[in-house]
Amino acid sequence: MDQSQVRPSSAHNSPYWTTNSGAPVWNNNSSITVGSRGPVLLEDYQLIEKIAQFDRERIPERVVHARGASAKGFFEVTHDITHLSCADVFRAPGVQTPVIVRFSTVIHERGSPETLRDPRGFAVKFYTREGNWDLVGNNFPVFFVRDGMKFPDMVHALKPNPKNHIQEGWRIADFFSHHPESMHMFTFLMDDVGVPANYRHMEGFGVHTFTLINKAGKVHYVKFHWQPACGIKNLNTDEEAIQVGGANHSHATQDLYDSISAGNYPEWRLCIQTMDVADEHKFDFDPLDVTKTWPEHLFPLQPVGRMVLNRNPDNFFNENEQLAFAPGLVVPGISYSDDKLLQSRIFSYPDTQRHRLGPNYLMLPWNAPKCPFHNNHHEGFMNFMHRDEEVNYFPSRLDPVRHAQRFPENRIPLSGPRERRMLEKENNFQQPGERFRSFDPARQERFIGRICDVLLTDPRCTQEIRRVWVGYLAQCDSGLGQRVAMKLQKAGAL
Ligand code: HEM
Repeated sequence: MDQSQVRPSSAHNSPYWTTNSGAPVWNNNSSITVGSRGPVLLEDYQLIEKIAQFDRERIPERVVHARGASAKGFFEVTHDITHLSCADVFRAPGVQTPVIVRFSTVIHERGSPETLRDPRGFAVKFYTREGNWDLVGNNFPVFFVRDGMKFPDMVHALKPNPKNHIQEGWRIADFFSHHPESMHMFTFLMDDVGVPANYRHMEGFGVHTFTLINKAGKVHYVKFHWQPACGIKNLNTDEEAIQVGGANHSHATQDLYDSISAGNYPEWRLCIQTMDVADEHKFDFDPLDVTKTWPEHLFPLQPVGRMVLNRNPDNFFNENEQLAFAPGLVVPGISYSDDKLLQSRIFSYPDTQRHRLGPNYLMLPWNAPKCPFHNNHHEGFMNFMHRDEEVNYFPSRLDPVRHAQRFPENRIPLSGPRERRMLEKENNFQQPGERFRSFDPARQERFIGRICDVLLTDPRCTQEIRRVWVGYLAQCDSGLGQRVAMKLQKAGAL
């Protein structure tokens, strides 16, 4: 056997205990002591190695989306979209591609309850024949802010107070009182969908506008939607959430694991909305604005495929903690748009992953591509790749590796002066107003109750902050503004 090809794996376990270097361990119960009562000798390599390894078991948790559950399965194309994209993953109906998926909550720690009001992450890694494509989305179709400059402050406001480590509504109300663009996202977060029943019964969205590029180089804007085959279910009331979370703070992880174990495989339909780039200025919203949805009567959902999750992780650490998703990972035929928030994300994920997992994080088995790959980016901490090339530079007359075949790219010309400014068409209130009016009366009442709870939690949520919020909500829908104002007045808070 060529030892250089043996990857550490349970498949090669010895039938007896050893140290990490393979030396046999004949006693895994007692440390080496002077006599039977101690002290312990520092020369007990086996004891020191065991404790030192344990001391380092935890890696930094994700700075956001720390708590998650993962599963494996496949994506299958059901409808031909080769006229829109030359991506190999979409090459023909019937084609299947392996995937790994990680669902998550966003704000709280790795061990936090899965019943908290929070967006849910919906990250899918497609192991395509042309490299990995990561669609790193959420369960809501829009986002709070539209500029990456705002993201760290936004997360600080949503995370626990740095003084007492408690999430506090006044800090959230204060930060977002400066951001009317977040109202649409709040009509999701403070709606029933703000606490999904579990991960199987929720939608997913790519959220941003991406681009699809066909063989001829034609570019379309695209939005991605995942629709659960088993329908959408939420924990509509606080009481339900408290009951479910109180009984099991990992209920969503357990639900996913148990249903896959029982052969009840969760399935989602992938749909797209597409827009001709030539039409991008024709609407009263900017299609690159991540706080907007595209109306489905103008941009109908087109089915593309289905995703089935039929395998649980074998090891949570390898297939969840060490997973690294990144919106920058695209493949020929699928690309970015100029959405400013997306552009910041392209930098952020690999940057945090180099910090969280080390510079060779893409070599970890579940992050590495399943297709052949090669370049001269090498060495670094924890590099376990066997390489035997002598030419590690480019170009070379001795190395047969050549450029890949050129593929169509987004060649839409760019122009404009350097600027730091907002999108011109902000239109912050129309879509949240329409969404609020689409709720039935009981759902509207629950929504208003949750907004008031945030605005009433603490005296540090000042009259000024409350007035700004009421002003924003009234611009979404005058009745909504009035009803919130009345509740606040009744509580003596306005
Ligand atoms: C500029 C805006 C954003 C920045 C800077 C940002 C940054 C981050 C960072 C640093 C992580 C941790 C990644 C890791 O440790 O592996 C993360 C995770 C994640 N983000 Fe974002 N994010 C942004 C916006 C968004 C948006 C708009 C979405 C939804 C479309 C989103 C969805 C996710 C998901 C699903 C994860 C978890 C991925 C996983 O399961 O490992 N993020 N984000």
